[in-house]
Amino acid sequence: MGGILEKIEQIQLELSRTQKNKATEYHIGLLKGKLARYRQQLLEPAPGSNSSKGEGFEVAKSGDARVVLIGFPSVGKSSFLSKITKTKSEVAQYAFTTLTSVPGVLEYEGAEIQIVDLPGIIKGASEGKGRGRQVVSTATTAELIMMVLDATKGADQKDILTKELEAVGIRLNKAKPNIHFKIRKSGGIKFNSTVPPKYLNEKICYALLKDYKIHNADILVRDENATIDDFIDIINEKHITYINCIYVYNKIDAVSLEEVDRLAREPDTVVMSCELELGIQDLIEEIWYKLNLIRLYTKRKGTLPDLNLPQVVRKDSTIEDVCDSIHRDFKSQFKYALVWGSSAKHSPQKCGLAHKVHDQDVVQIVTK
Ligand SMILES: Nc1nc2c(ncn2[C@@H]2O[C@H](COP(=O)(O)OP(=O)(O)OP(=O)(O)O)[C@@H](O)[C@H]2O)c(=O)[nH]1
Ligand SMILES: [K+]
Ligand SMILES: [Mg+2]
Repeated sequence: MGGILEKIEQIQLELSRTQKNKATEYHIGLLKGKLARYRQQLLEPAPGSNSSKGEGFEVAKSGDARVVLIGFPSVGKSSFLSKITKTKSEVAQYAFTTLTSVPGVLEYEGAEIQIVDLPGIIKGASEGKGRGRQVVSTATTAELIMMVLDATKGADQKDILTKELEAVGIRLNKAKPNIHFKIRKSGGIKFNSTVPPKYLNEKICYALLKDYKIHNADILVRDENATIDDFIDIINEKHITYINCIYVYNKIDAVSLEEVDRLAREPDTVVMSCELELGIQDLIEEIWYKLNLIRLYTKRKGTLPDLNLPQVVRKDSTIEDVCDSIHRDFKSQFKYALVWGSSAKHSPQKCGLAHKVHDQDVVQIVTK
């Protein structure tokens, strides 16, 4: 492992020394490609060991979605978990109070959201300092990351944590790049684009793929703003996870109002004080919103739906998805669905499997 860490360090040094301009773009792109390849090796379990990612921090997933708390030591992660769930995670003034993952359940209007408190991480965590890498890797299992920041501390916290997450393949608040890429057995590299990309070209893609020992592939760039980094992510697709993130500044009780106002204006950001119980309800609403989930109320013929027991599905789900979430072969018995609510043209509307449901719709599924 030492060898890889050295190589990573060398590349990072070279990257930091190389001025960014049109002339060095190609060279920088290749260095980044190499870096991605080494980092991936670092995350793979050592040969012979049967350890997997995040070992020691695995907790069974439960409920409708998982949110993980990532942050430096003593920013208030455990304070937050203890405040919003019935689980008590130890809170103390000293760093590294929490030494393992602690799951709790947040109930939100009938939905159950698992919140996982984790040990604090520090700069370099992703490169295997202590158990830091395992902690950071645990974040890949989340539907939403809550990055907990300390309002009294410097502006570089967010950047350092983002880099640690990026190093394990996590991309925050970003959609998968719109680049079609398929490895072939023969035919060479075919590079095409719908609109000429501004930051990518045939030459750099060839060179990157050569370094990955890929000689036959189709590339179709569908986004003119796609970058070299985006293309590297697409080559490494299996190791990249796109996850939504909420940035949360805690301890706003300890800074000026002007500062609170400034922090609250940063994108995707919520401010709070666990100590004074400020902003917590807003944050819970934001967590729900960012999870992109909706609640449906299912009912049987002649009965009223149980409004305390919603069925939680992803936004943009169809009746087919709803059937699948009830039972694996439920679809085979499906005749039609009756839907009441904002997705229905009239109440109830008789719908097929392709109908898209909305939040708070009532659904009755009629079987054969
Ligand atoms: N002023 C202030 N202090 C807070 C707030 N929330 C938590 N703290 C204090 O910050 C300290 C650390 O809180 P923890 O909840 O243990 O922090 P943590 O992020 O879980 O820490 P580790 O597990 O060590 O990584 C404790 O002394 C808390 O009382 C807050 O909103 N304002
Ligand atoms: K602490
Ligand atoms: Mg803690």
